[in-house]
Amino acid sequence: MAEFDVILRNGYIVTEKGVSKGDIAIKGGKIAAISCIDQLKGTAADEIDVTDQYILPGLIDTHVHFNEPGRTDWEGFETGSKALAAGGVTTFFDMPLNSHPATINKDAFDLKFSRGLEKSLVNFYLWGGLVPSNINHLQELSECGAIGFKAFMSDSGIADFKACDDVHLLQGMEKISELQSLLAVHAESQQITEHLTNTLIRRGDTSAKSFSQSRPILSEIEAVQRILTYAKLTNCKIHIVHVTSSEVISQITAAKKQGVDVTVETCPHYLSLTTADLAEKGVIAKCAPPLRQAKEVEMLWDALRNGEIDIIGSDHSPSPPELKEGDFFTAWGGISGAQTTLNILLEEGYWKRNISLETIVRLTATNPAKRFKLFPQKGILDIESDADLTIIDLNESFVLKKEDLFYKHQQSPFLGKKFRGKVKYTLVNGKLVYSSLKEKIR
Ligand SMILES: NC(=O)NC(NC(N)=O)C(=O)[O-]
Ligand SMILES: [Zn+2]
Ligand SMILES: [Zn+2]
Repeated sequence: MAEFDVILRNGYIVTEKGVSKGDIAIKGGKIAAISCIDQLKGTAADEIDVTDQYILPGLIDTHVHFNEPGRTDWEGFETGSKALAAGGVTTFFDMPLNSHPATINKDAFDLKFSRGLEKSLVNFYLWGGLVPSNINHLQELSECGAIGFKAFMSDSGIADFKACDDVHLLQGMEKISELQSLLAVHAESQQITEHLTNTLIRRGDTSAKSFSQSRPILSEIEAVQRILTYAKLTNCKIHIVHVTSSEVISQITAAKKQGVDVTVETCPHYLSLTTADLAEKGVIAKCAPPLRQAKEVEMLWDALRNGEIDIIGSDHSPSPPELKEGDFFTAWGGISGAQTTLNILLEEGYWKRNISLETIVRLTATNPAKRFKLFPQKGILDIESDADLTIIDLNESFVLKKEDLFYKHQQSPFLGKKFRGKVKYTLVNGKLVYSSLKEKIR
């Protein structure tokens, strides 16, 4: 009988610390051996030759909305997780909203969790929600295994997931701190966005430019300053999601220096698309907070290069095409991006801006694993780590076509974009879940 289940032969093994040439053996869903100097001895039931290809820890996408149960016609665990597998993602954290019922108590958590277990091709964890009405359910959600909690400081766009006012934020943060959990925050100011939206709509301007003006960077700055203050007051660990601007990141860096336990996430679309793309591509590229100007995108890359960004999550938040129509104020806000995170980082980061593979691994796998207590089981390629990994060929390129997308709705603001670097295989717990050679999911 073969000693190992799988051996990956002759690849470049990438961790946040460096790249080395070698072989990886997998047994029982874990990495069983790594050999960098001599060829790994032993045999396996399956051997994959990955000469000249790069083996990365599978990505951990901390931010997706798969909307199941309740809005499975928008996405779903099956289609969403296939898209992730094809994009090299081996673990995701599903957001508590857009699914119905929203994940704000144990019953809703259990229902969603069982659906995920049945249908997801990759590993997953669930976020619990913090809404004004569920402070008494935070403990049970934490005991169910919620990876953390998510709250909105401005309207979420979904009626059954209410934004928190300041009093509820403070109450929730006190409880979450007591539970030693973490609060992820959608930090845009309700007051500023509501006021500007009303003013601009009254003027009858529903253009892309007007939508961008209704949600300025200042609105993020105000909300982030407030939540950082509350974090100091309550000692609650926080994670600021989908930040669009280096100015906001500077605020967070300053708070870190003062001892606030805060991390920051941005998304591939804020690193690759601009207000000009929003005007050109239309509501397919609408999201909140909105895309920013090209110079902001470059400053975001500078912040990333300086080590000021902790995590990159996709914030995949699709809807059926009929909701992605109409004007910039009424159309659904959310970008489909779960499948293309690594592609964007390779094309826009590695190739165009000289960002190392180590940095990409740190932002998409190691840091998420560390922040959410999954390290060293995940986020690294090491003996006894879970065999969650993805293998890429940097020399292959492709143009993204509709047919490539595994989403329920084959929509993406990146259609027609040329990407250098291709995911060849994705393994989850040692099992091959995606192979580009077969162009299908097992
Ligand atoms: N209801 C949503 O899915 N919202 C999401 N939508 C975006 N980002 O446009 C989000 O994370 O805020
Ligand atoms: Zn959000
Ligand atoms: Zn989101």
